[in-house]
Amino acid sequence: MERKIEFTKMQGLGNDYIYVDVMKYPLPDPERYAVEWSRPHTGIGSDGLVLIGRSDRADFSMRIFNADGSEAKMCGNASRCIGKYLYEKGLTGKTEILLDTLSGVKVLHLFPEQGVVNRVSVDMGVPADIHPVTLGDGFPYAEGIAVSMGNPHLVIFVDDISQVALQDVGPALERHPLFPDRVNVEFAQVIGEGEIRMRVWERGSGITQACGTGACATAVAASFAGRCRNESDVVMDGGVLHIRWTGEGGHLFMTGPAVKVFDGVIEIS
Ligand SMILES: N[C@@H](CCC[C@H](N)C(=O)O)C(=O)O
Repeated sequence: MERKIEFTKMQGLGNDYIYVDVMKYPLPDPERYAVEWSRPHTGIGSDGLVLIGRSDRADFSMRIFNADGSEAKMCGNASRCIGKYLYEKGLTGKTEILLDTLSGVKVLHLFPEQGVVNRVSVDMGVPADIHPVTLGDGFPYAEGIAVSMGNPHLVIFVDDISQVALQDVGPALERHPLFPDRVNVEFAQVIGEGEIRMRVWERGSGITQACGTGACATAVAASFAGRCRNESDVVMDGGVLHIRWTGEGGHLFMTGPAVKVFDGVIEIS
């Protein structure tokens, strides 16, 4: 039997996902739909699929699936878009929303103007597992810094980011043996005090225009390596996120835009 599913496509700095309210439209087998719907020519086209649901410990919940169907524990750009979605669709009137994720409950701070939310700040929790890594033979870069933002990141600082062949090096680094669950890879160049240029190869989705947790990990790695202080603008292909970290063992706040692309309906059988 065919069923119609309403969805909304949203993007945060060009990192685009398909959002489904599973309180209204339960979606069995989301891994399969993440793959099918993310395809650019035969699907809707996106970096993945995001499910918005109920939670017994927060206001709402988020599940995030990459374009290859793998499930991640956290997504920075999607968390901001969910804030906009919930508020503008009238699912909440709150401007501080608790969002349950596989990496814990995050707090979204919305800044509505005349009923529209264009900007959201998220308390991303406490960055963890920050340590330098040696990449070893067979990799064109000698070292990086690992950071967990709930999901795993490998940040590699370079002198000239325009020289990084992301498409070529991304796939091998994503599957580096140091990261058995694979890893999101960020290349970063500090371009001034508090300003970092970053490009990302996302685990499960490949090159994306921006990665929220990746921007957070980059800012943390820059601070850890003494390259920046604790507050930075991370400039990605799709735009800029402002990151403020309260320091080692402390919370990190990510602020940036959330944009609706369109609403749609898709049939599943
Ligand atoms: N784009 C996201 C992160 C999505 C999940 C990631 N690819 C993973 O597998 O961990 C963000 O904005 O944080």
